[in-house]
Amino acid sequence: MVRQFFAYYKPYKWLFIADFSCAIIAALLELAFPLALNRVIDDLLPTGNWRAILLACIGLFAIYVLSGIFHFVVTYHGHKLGINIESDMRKESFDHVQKLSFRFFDNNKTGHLVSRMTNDLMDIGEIAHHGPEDLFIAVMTLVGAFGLMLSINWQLAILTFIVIPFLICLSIYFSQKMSVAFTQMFKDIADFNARVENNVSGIRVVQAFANEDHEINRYAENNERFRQTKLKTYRVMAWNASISHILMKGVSIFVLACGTWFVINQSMTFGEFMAFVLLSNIFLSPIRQINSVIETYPKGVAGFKRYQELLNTPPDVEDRDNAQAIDSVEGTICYNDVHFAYEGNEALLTDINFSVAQGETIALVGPSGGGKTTICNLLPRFYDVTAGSITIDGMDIRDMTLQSLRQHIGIVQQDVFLFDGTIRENIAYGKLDATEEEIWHAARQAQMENFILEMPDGLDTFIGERGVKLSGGQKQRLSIARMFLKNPPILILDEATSALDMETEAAIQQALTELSVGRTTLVIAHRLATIRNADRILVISKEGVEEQGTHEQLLGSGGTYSRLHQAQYV
Ligand SMILES: Nc1ncnc2c1ncn2[C@@H]1O[C@H](COP(=O)(O)OP(=O)(O)OP(=O)(O)O)[C@@H](O)[C@H]1O
Repeated sequence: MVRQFFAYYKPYKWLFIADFSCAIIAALLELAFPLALNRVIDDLLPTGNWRAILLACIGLFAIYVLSGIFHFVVTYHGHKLGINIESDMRKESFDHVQKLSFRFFDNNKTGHLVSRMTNDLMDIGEIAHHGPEDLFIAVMTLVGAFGLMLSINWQLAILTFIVIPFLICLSIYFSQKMSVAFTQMFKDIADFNARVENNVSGIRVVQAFANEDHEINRYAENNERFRQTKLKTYRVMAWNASISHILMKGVSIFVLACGTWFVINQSMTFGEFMAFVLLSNIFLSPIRQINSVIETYPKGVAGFKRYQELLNTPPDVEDRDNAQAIDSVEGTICYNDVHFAYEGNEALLTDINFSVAQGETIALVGPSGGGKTTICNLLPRFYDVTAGSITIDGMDIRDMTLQSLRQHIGIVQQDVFLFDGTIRENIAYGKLDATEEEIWHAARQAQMENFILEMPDGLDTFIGERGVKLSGGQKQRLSIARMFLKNPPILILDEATSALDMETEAAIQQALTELSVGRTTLVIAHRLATIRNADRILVISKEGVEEQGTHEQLLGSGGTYSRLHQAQYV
């Protein structure tokens, strides 16, 4: 873990060296004051030379101005180093999440992921800045101050040192306890975020069912759990603070008692005693410092561990080493003995065999839950087949790069997802560099030109989160426009027109039919009327492809399709 953490310093090597060097110099300058005080009291004070004392004070002040400059570099540039590393980690986790497959998102809650990518890394910058620096300076200060204390009075120095191992063990013990407590706290925050995210995005359902009280109770449970975890964390912190406080004050009083005894017995001068008191303070400062950041350190470590867990989750759908980027495809699709099972479930698809010629429109029909959507999801490799293969133009889709494969496939899903933004941004999602004219053209093809013209801000109208300000039909038209703009050679239409009124549906069907010309199209439809004109209809059931043929052929055969047809229209 430490090695992985330090790898993030590499791009900022020079910043780290500058920060580290300044921190060391500033720490060394701290040791100057007790030594100067010793000399002033023991050498200059008895001479009564006030001018010399004043000069010594001016010299000391100059040293402190210099030390202040070093402190500035450490505070600003050290934090800059921490922020840069934190920002790199955030970017890396976001980039990684983009590559994770559907299976990962099936099993992880949105709120948990948001929490991992935001909250968990909150203290990492502080650790990146203070971690190595504090550790090194703490050791250096301990050794430096102890050396000077030894040179003043070795007996007292050794007696003072005895308490240090106790304090260090105490810090390590409590730090570990805190790390466990913070890991639990991060989990609780993630649960908390998931609950809030779920509630806010489902608030319309909550209110429609008048289940506000139920939600309030569930939230209260999370809230109480979080409160208890926090209390436990602060209890550990309080124990640590209180025991270390007693031990450190004990050391100071011990130095006071023994030091004055040495002074009275004249084995130590008053100046040496004063210097010793100040040095013993500096000697204890690393422990005090560790205590003051004891919240940040274990929090950062716990956050980094969770961050690593996320980063070490491999995407289960990836490019093969020798995958090729395909510039263009014709669109011949072949499913060869395809088997598929969702994680931990029994096989959903077995021995799926069919092919679609370039430009052909095939429709998948069958009972609900039969696997029609799953079959289509295998084509852009949202999931990988468990056995068998799928080819496009004779090439296994796993031999193509994911990006080039998906560039050639356009999908209009049942459950339209629109981004919070404007109509323009959402249409242009199909082609990020689309011109104004191209956007309007796509909007016209999807029959939404008039609707956009009626909106106060036209294309720049904000549609709200997930397009909440649009009707179901408008949302679907927008998602269809997005696909017109993408203009791929292969189309997957999953109940693409189910939310439209009869008139608009007819118009859209017409547009989609035109779009399908020369493109390979897979249509999933429940209303058989929309797929009457498909070149071929495949009936999908648990047994695989049960029947296939044109509408007329299947009706005539008196099988499952004709039964489905009868159920819908008779
Ligand atoms: N992500 C998933 N993880 C686990 N099981 C899933 C997942 N998605 C779908 N399933 C299951 O797989 C089966 C097939 O689902 P699929 O959506 O492919 O069927 P479908 O034929 O398109 O259904 P419908 O006509 O109702 O849309 C269902 O039993 C469903 O519960």
